[in-house]
Amino acid sequence: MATLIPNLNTCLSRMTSGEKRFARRLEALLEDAYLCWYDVTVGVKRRRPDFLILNPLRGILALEVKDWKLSSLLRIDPQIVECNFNGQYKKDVNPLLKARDFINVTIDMLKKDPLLISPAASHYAGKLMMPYGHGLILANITRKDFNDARLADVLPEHLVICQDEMTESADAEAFQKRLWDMFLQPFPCCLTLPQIDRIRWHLFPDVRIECRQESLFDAPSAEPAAQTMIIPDLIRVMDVQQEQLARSLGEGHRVIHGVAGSGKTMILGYRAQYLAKSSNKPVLILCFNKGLSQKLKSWIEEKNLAEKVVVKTFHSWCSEMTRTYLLPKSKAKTNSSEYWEETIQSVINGVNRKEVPAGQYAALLIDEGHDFKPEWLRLVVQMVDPASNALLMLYDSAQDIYQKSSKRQFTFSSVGIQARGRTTILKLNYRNSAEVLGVAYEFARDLLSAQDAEDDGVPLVLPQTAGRRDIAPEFIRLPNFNAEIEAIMLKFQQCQEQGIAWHDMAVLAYFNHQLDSIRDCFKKHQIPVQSGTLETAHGVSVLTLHASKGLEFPVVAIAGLGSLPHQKSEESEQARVLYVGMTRAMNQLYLTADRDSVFAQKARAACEKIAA
Ligand SMILES: Nc1ncnc2c1ncn2[C@@H]1O[C@H](COP(=O)(O)OP(=O)(O)OP(=O)(O)O)[C@@H](O)[C@H]1O
Repeated sequence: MATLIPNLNTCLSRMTSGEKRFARRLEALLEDAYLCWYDVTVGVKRRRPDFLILNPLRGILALEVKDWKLSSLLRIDPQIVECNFNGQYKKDVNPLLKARDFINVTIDMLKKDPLLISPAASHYAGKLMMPYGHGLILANITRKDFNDARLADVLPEHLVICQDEMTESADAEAFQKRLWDMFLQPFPCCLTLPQIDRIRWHLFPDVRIECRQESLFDAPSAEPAAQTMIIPDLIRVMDVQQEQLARSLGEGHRVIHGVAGSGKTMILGYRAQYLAKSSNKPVLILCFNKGLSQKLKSWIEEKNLAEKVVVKTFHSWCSEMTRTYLLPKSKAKTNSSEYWEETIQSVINGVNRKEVPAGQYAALLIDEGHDFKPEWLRLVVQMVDPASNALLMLYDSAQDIYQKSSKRQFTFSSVGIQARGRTTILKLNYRNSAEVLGVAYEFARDLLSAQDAEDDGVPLVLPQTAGRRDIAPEFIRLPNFNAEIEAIMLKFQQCQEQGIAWHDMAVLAYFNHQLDSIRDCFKKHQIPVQSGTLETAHGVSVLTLHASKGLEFPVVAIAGLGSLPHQKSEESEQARVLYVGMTRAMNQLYLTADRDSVFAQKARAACEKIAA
């Protein structure tokens, strides 16, 4: 079955009946290797063909679909069509001409990429690596009527698929042959996956991924000026599953269960951008962690979306609700747990008494949803405008480091999230090198046993590496904590000499007091350190493991493993926190300890196993 992007259910409402029928045939009659896009914007000029079909062994086709009936056609020539459609006179460009123009412009764009041109030694030297073509689907005109009306005089018959050639009982081979006949100059091709990604990178600026978190989700600008941009050798695009998901989010509630580094936040960014353009009311992004909220906020500002998209931590949102709607304030010490419990309860009461209006936001996007208590979710779900009912929840139960016990038996429907049949699982980890992910997984192996769940429940998904290789993480045992910091500084200085910027490095530790020693020591050695949690400045980030959630850095060191696990909280919870910390490292990970604690031993064993 071909992959249709967006998926059929999410685009049915905007399709004509002919497009629906044709899309169903594509899905049913083409094999898995076919990728078929419906009505997506292509290239920097943002054109929108009805369908675009890519097959690694055949090439690329642009198709227009028309629901004309023969009786509605008034005049047609190679340039112009005049018809009566639904009782209205319409004059338009001949759709075949439109499809041809589109494919020519698209092919010119692809040909600018030397990596998509057949090599000099090849029989097809200098040509684009794949054939291309264009065609027209006449969903309501049979081949007989087409011939009788002599439409072939203006619409070459091999470029047209007629109504009776796309019925439910159509023969798959005959249907495919009709498509293949549309290619201008067919020749054998065999596109590799990286080549397909490259083609998608050119076709769809919306699914490009830039490096590092300053530009976290990003499609670079799709302005016409970008036409002159330099084409990089190494490109990054969403994978097909991510792209299909991002384009298919549609209306209603949606849950994405994704392993660490699988692109959940990136998809949230894509979605926020889309919603900001299409909604009148503001869009609300909520998360738990301050660092993540700052990272998302600065990205939203960079994209000039701040007027439409509000980013808050759950707690700061509650504070804002209390202030705005003059709700009773907690008298407990500010920021104490009692203070927050009372503040949150005050907002819940305010909503129940209708002092805080429900449905304030066109859409609600929750990042790291596993950090939310059920009652928080129950509260915020009410803030979505029922007219759009757009809610997106991103979840990874392996990273659930808070309130675990209170969430046993958790189901989404119990908090008002209607996610049945609307959940997706992302298993591929893109952030970490295979070595970093290997160590993180080995370390937390006991906690991470895959668990299925009903559609409405919470599965535990095991991460799979996307395959990028880098140096193996290193475990370093030292006599005391100061020596650990010295060793980390030395590693970081070496990284900096190799060209890695200070702000691409982070030191993480479990306890706040450990951070103070680290900062002091770094400053004493003139290594710049960031004061806040986000890389607005240019120094090394020094963060607690908890605060690192949702962030990422090319180089990460985790200090103080010798003092873990400690007595004050559950060992499994601390192991999860460490798993979260390790999965922040994109390329290099250093783990240090001054004692052979349980975690130090586990970390050493994990590093040795992966290095072997
Ligand atoms: N298809 C892809 N190809 C290359 N890089 C990707 C792809 N998808 C995501 N990434 C990169 O992987 C990294 C992790 O993405 P992101 O932060 O969205 O993951 P996440 O699922 O939110 O992670 P976490 O839950 O651990 O915070 C980012 O640097 C992102 O650019």
